[in-house]
Amino acid sequence: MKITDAKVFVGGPKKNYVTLKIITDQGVYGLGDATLNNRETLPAKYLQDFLIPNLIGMDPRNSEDIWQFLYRGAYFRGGPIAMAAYGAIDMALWDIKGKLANMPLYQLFGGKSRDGAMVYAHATGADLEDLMDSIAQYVEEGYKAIRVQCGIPGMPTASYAVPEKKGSAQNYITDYTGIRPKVEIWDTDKYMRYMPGALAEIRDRFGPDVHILHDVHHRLLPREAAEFAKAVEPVRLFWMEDPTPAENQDALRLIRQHSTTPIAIGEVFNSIWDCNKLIENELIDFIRLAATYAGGITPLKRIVDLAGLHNVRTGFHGAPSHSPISMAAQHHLNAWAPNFGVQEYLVLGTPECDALFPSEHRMENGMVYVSDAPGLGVDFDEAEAARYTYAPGSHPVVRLEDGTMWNY
Ligand SMILES: O=C(O)[C@@H](O)[C@H](O)[C@H](O)CO
Ligand SMILES: [Mg+2]
Repeated sequence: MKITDAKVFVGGPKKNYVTLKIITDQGVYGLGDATLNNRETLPAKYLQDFLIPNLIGMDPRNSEDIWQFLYRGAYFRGGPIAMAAYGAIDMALWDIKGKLANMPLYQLFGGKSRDGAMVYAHATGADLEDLMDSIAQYVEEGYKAIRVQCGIPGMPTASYAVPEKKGSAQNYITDYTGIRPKVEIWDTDKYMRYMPGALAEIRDRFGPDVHILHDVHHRLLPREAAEFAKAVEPVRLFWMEDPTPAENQDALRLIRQHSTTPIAIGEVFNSIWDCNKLIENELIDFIRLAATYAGGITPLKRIVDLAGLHNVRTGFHGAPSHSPISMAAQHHLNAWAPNFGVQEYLVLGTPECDALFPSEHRMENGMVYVSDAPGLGVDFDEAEAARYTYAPGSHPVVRLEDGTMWNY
């Protein structure tokens, strides 16, 4: 069996999804997602110019050897652009394997450990009152876990991923359009004074059962993060996410020494080498890589297995930048993983997205139910894809009030 061709598409409804289609001499094809949010053309170019010409003629069933060839064979290893490109190839090869076996991928991993996988929604608000309304809506829709973010009184602009205007919270997505990033202003002192109390009010209002998550988005220094984690212990958060930028892994040890608040990290990690020590030293509680940025199913499954040895549960990234293809890869891992925790979920459900990526995966009452179709269980409509073109975007940047650059 041989790979005869592969094609890359860039575009989609409100997102520049990078979709790889690998074609074989036996009529079976596989799909992969290489979407690197706001830098989408880079993995696409790497695929087109270097990787696809190498794939032609290879046996697609040897997904392990192909992954090793890509990763080790690059000489300059890893990084988000390369790993997203390898991720798309690896997903597509698993898709082909599943179709050849006539089994959904979760069966190849070891079958189902659960029927539905819990997801979390994003509730946001220009202020706390606005956020409360947004949470109430998600609770009503049946979500069991909700990430909560709100504007901070006195903060010069809306803080991370929070709408400026009241009432625009539902389905709010940060505006990334344009090459030049928008600038947000951050004030740690105001955040530290306000947010723990706001989280306590949310717990009081919604009771003990709803899982409350909060994303600090790399904004705090290690000592501040430890203080925050300690202060919110009575709230019993499901997790505190990205408390500090994880280049400094010792920060996670400092936080652990001071608090029992569960810590989630990893949405910007690319490999097992970014998190193996955090996992082995049991400094974190949830690992958040994505099937794209982690380089596909092959390496992500290894991370999940390592995490399982150390009581670290999964909480895969699921921002709207992930196409239904990588989300499907994660749905299959989530159905199988004995150490599944939760799945971030924002992407599916629009008619345009469903038309471009038809599938039987479904979300109901805050749970995802994985499709039983062979392989990934997602298709790609090339005629639909022709409607979309690439539009550049950029993550916002953050500055302190005096202009100093900070961490987004
Ligand atoms: O946890 C999340 O979903 C966010 O941190 C997003 O991934 C971030 O804004 C980049 O798009
Ligand atoms: Mg995050």
